[in-house]
Amino acid sequence: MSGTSSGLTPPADAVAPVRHPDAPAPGEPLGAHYGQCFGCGGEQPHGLRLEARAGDGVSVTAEFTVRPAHQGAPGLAHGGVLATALDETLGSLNWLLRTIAVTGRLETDFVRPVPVGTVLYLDAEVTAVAGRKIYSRATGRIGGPEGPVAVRAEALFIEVKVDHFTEHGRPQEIRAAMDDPDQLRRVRAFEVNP
Ligand SMILES: CCCCCCCCCC(=O)SCCNC(=O)CCNC(=O)[C@H](O)C(C)(C)COP(=O)(O)OP(=O)(O)OC[C@H]1O[C@@H](n2cnc3c(N)ncnc32)[C@H](O)[C@@H]1OP(=O)(O)O
Repeated sequence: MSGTSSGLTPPADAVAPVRHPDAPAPGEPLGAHYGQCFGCGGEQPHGLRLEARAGDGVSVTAEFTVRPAHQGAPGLAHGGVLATALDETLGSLNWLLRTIAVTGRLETDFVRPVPVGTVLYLDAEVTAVAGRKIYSRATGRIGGPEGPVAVRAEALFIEVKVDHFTEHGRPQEIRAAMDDPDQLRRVRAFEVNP
């Protein structure tokens, strides 16, 4: 059983998403937006290290290998970890819009258990945009892009200015990330809406 709450239904004046002309080409890896990110960063020993690639339109694909550190029940992935994988995949869509946005709402269906050792194949797309509100959905499949569906999500991301991170996070790390040549493609997002 699955349903969508009203906060996830685009309003009547919502429009189709527009892929930014400078978005990475389909198939291009997006890389980590921040090395310490629990979802995609390479500097987090127990993080998901999710690897996302640009797709067509405003869509992405991503892969994540479930490791023992990600267990809830013995031998099975924790639901919150799976929600994180969905959230991270959905968050990477914003790079194709060149918009800085954070998750406002994330609604997840857990369809089947995901064993440790599974490679979870995720795909996500933006479905509509209404002002600062970005509507999207994602699916995670077991073992391959055509594998059985394990998780699904719908989300609402809200566009923010870079001040969101400097006011609420650690401004010195934002500045350090912006100076890191390895982060250059990612932090260009901060230039969109300073
Ligand atoms: C470089 C960037 C890196 C991004 C990485 C992504 C990785 C993964 C993504 C994440 O995990 S992000 C971290 C988790 N999310 C957060 O920490 C966000 C915490 N929440 C907030 O900071 C604020 O609530 C938020 C910025 C989302 C909204 O506050 P605002 O004051 O800017 O907006 P406002 O409350 O006025 O809401 C704007 C619109 O969105 C709607 N809205 C906001 N939150 C909502 C919600 N939760 N459900 C439904 N609608 C919501 C709200 O009703 C309103 O609709 P209308 O324009 O039609 O009036």
